[in-house]
Amino acid sequence: FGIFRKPYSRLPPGPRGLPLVGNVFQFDPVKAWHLCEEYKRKYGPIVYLNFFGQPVVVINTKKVAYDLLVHRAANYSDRTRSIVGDYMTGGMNSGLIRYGELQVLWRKFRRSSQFALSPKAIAQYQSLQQDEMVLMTYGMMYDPDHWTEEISRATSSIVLSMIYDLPPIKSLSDPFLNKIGDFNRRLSEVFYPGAHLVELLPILDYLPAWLAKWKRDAIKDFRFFSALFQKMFRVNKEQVVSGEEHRASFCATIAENQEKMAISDLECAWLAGSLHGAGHDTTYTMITWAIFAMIHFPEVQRRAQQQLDEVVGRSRIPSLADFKHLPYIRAIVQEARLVLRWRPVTPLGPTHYSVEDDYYEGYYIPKGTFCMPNIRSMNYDSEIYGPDAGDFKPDRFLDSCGNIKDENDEGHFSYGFGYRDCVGRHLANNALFIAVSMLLWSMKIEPGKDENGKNVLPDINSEEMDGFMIRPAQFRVTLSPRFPDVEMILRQARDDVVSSERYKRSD
Ligand code: HEM
Repeated sequence: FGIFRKPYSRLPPGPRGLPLVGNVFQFDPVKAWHLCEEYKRKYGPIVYLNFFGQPVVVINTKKVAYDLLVHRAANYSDRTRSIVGDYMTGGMNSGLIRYGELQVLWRKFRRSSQFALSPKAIAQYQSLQQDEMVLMTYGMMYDPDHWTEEISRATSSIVLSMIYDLPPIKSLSDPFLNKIGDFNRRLSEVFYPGAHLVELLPILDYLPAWLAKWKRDAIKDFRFFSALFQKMFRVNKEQVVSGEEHRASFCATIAENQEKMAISDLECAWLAGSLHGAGHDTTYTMITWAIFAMIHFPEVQRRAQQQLDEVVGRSRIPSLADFKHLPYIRAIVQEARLVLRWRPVTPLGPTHYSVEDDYYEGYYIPKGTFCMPNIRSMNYDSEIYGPDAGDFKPDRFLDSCGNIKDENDEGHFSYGFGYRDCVGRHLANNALFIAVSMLLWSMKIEPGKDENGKNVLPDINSEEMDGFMIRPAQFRVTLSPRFPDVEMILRQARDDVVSSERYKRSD
C-alpha cells in the first residue's frame, strides 16, 4: 500500500478540501485569480487543488510555467475535454482542440494558423487595421456614449474581414456577427463547472439524441456552423483555385497551402470559423483597459501625446509606419500590451491538460491534471518587474534615451505558454499599437461626468469577469478633440475609408 500511496502523498501543497467534492466550493470562478493570489502567498509557486477528484494545479511563477508548460510542453499541451463542446465543434475549435495521442489534427491546425498569422502574413492586413481604427476613433469622438460598442464593432470587423475578406461590419446587429457571437458565448458557457451534468457523469453520453436535449442542440449547432463556415471558406477558396485575382485573407492563405498542410475543407472551415472567438473579445477587452489606464494616468497620456506631436505632427494621422519612432506608445502598449501586463485579459490563462504522470521538484503531478497558469500573478512578480510591479509604468520598458530596452522581450505572459501560446499575438499587437496611437493622437481621454458636470473616476480596482475575460466594470469617458484640426483630418480619413472599394462592397 505504501507504494501506491507514495505518489499522492507528494502532491504539491494546497488548501485542504472536503471529502469527495475537494476544493470545488472554495473556488469561486468569478474571484478565481484573487483566490489564487492568496494560495500563492500561503503555499508557494505551485498549488494543488481537487475538484470532485479532478486534479488541478495552479502555476504561480514564470519558472514553474516555463519548466512545465514550455520545457515539458509535450506533456502539458492538451486541453480539457468537454463532451458537449466536442459535439458542438466536432473537436475542431482551434483554441480548444485536443493535443491528443497522435496530435494529427492539432498539428495541422497549429501549423496552418501559425503560417497564416505569421508577422509576414499579417503585414497584408495593416491597411485594414488602420482603416478600422479610423472608423472606430471617428465613431467614438462623435458618439462617446457608445464608445465600447465602437471598439467591439471595429475589433470584430478586423477579425472577420481578415479571415474572410469581408467588407466592414457596420453595426453590432450584423446577422453573421450575431450568429457567430452567440455560438462563441454558448461554447464558453459549456466549460463552466456544472453547466452540463454529462461532463460530471460521462455515462449520460450513451443517451440517444432524442432523449438528451443537450446532445440534440449540440449536434444541430455543429451541422449549422459546419455548413455556414464551409460556405464562407469556399467563397475564398474558389477565388484561389480559379486563379481569379483576390485580396489577402486568412482563408485564401490556407486554401493556397491546403495541399501542403493536408487539411480538409471542413477542417479549414472550422479553423477559420473559430478565430473570431479567440481574437475579438481579447482585443476588444484590451483596448477598453487601455482607455481605463489613460483616464487614471493623465501624465502617461500627456507624455504619449507629446511624442505623437513630435513624431507624427498635427497634420496627419499616425500609422504602423510610425512604429519605430514611437517608443513611448510602444511602451504603453507593452505595459498595456498594456493591459497585457498591468491587467491581463485572461488572468488565469486557458488550462493546459497533462497527458502523462509527471514529477516536478519532488512533487507528483498526476496524468490528466488541469494546469492553470496564474498569468496575473506572473505579470505582477516583483522579482521580474521590481517593487513597483503593480503600478502602470511604461518607463519600465525604456532605457535612459527613451528607446525600448529589449526588442525581443514581450514583457508579459499574457499570450500564454509553449505549444498553445497565442498564434494571433502579432495581429493583436499591431491592432493595439494603431488603436492606442490613433486614440491618443486625436483625443483627450478623461473621466466621464455626473449630472453636475463633475468628473467620475472609475475605481482603479474595478473589474468584472465575462467568461474567461476580465474587464473593467462599465464606466463613462469624456472624449474631446485634442486640437482644432483633429475633426477635419479625422473626417477626411474617414471619408477616404468610406469611399474605398472594400467599404463600398457592403452597400
Ligand atoms: C490582445 C489580444 C489577445 C490576447 C491577450 C490573447 C491571449 C491568448 C491566450 C492567453 C491564449 C492561450 C495560451 C495558452 O493556452 O497558453 C491564446 C490562444 C489563442 N489565441 Fe490569442 N489572444 C489575443 C488575440 C488573438 C487574436 C487577434 C487571434 C486571432 C485572430 C488569437 C488567436 C488565438 C488562437 C487560435 C489561440 C489558440 C492557440 C492554441 O491553442 O494552439 N488571439 N490567446
